[in-house]
Amino acid sequence: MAVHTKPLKCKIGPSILNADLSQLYVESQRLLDNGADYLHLDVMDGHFVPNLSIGHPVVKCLRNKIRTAFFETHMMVSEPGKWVEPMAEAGVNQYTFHIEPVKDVIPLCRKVREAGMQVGLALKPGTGIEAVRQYIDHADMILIMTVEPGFGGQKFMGEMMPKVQWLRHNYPGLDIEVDGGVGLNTITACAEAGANMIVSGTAIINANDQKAVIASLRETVESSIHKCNV
Ligand SMILES: O=C(CO)[C@H](O)[C@H](O)COP(=O)(O)O
Ligand SMILES: [Fe+2]
Repeated sequence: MAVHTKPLKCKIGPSILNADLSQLYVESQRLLDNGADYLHLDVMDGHFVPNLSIGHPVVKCLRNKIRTAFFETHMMVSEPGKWVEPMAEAGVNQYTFHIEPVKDVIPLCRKVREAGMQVGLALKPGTGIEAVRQYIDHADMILIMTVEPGFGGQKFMGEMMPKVQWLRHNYPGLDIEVDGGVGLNTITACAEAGANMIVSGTAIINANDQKAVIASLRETVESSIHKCNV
């Protein structure tokens, strides 16, 4: 059971999906050097989403080069239960899986914890918040997708913000992540709704000044957290 009572912290986790994956280590280290708090590693199986990306062998190679950074894997796969041990063994810190294809979510949360990883539960845009309510106490973080999962560089869906607002209102200490189309033009909506974990792919990867973009995303989120605390 997770107790969501820690003070809220803003964390920026760039997605490496649209980076030059032939230079995965260099690109990842650059993001960390430019202020990223963690790396958001998108894993796709070509079945749950119509795209393929990386799997645990690649994550393991990256972990061998980057020893200490926090790795989150965003599991866009039809059988998330199948990859818990390989991802734990690869050095993943947080295993975020979609609840849509999973029949028994609570045992899978336990399995992830027992493997030594934190639990993230992800919702596609079409999945209502009521689908996750019963599992929140078993998770460390809820991910509200702000695009249809599968591809980077898509348009942010502002209509997902009521889900974030509902979560923040009912769970003031919960880590809430947004992912998809998040950048300088959309961060205010995310921050005001209550998201504190920010995944941003193309907006950071394509930036001329990654450090400035990461700092600006952080400033917007931290100022919203501060307003809530005063
Ligand atoms: O999960 C994802 C896509 O399914 C990616 O994390 C997301 O799209 C990030 O990229 P961008 O910021 O470019 O949208
Ligand atoms: Fe993602």
